[in-house]
Amino acid sequence: MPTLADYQHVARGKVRDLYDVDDELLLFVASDRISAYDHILSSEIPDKGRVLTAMSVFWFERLTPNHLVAFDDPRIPAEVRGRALLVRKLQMVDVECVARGYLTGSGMADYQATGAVCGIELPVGLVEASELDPPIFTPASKAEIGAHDENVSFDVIAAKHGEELASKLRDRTIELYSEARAYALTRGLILADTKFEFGLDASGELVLADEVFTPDSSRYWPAEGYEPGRVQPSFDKQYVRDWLTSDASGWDRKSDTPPPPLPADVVEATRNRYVEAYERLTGRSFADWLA
Ligand SMILES: Nc1ncnc(-c2cnn(Cc3cccc(F)c3)c2)c1Cl
Repeated sequence: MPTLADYQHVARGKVRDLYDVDDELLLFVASDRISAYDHILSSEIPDKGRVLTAMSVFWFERLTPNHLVAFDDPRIPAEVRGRALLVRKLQMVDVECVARGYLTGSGMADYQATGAVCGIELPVGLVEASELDPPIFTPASKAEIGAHDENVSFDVIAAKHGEELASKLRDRTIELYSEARAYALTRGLILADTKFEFGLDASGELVLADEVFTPDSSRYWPAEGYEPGRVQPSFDKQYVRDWLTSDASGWDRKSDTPPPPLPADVVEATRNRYVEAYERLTGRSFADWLA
């Protein structure tokens, strides 16, 4: 059985890492790190990496073609088993493929400033968390470390990647999101938006890569209590956000100081929310994940 040290570390994200396994394969590792307010917190959430990996696997089983090769395999080091995926190497398309079914975050900000998002004119009178039906494709260009992705129009993507690939990215992004949004609603979860990354395989086919419909790549809201006109609570991160912005933390979000460590009860409650999201979504017990 190999250890992580046997594989070259080829990319580091805020809460995930990528290792080179061989000519064909990469190891996609989800950490227990959590970020909030653009800071990577010093406190980890036990099992977060395992829950999010189990969620990606649930969706990869349903949405093909994708890059997943294996999740329970002797080439996966024991230290990351359950929170690491063996994936096939693709020629990644350098576009953050975002689908939005609700207006929030940078989409809401762009709408308030211009009445549009990524060049898509929206109806007047929309409010925070308004539903967008049909959902919209709002691509972004990956930002440098520490900056936010920049929302760009479809035409910018078409100019860079060609009309045909841009249209495939848009159509596949909307199709996958629409299917997952409808399914999540039946489980009492609103999938407000999501970010995909795609790659091209040797035959030029578009393949779903990266993580899929995790609470790090998507906004999940509880369906109960949904009400447009106000910022909805994040299903998984709200306890962390509320504590960090409460007097109890002693932290000033506007300062550039790093957030303080989380109290044990906030860590525990957050772990429980990740497990609850997985179990509600999949109908499976998290205890059974790679038991
Ligand atoms: N199947 C693939 N083939 C080729 N490249 C990638 C690839 C490269 N970068 N990323 C983003 C990323 C994923 C995780 C941890 C990071 F640090 C960065 C994904 C993938 Cl998923």
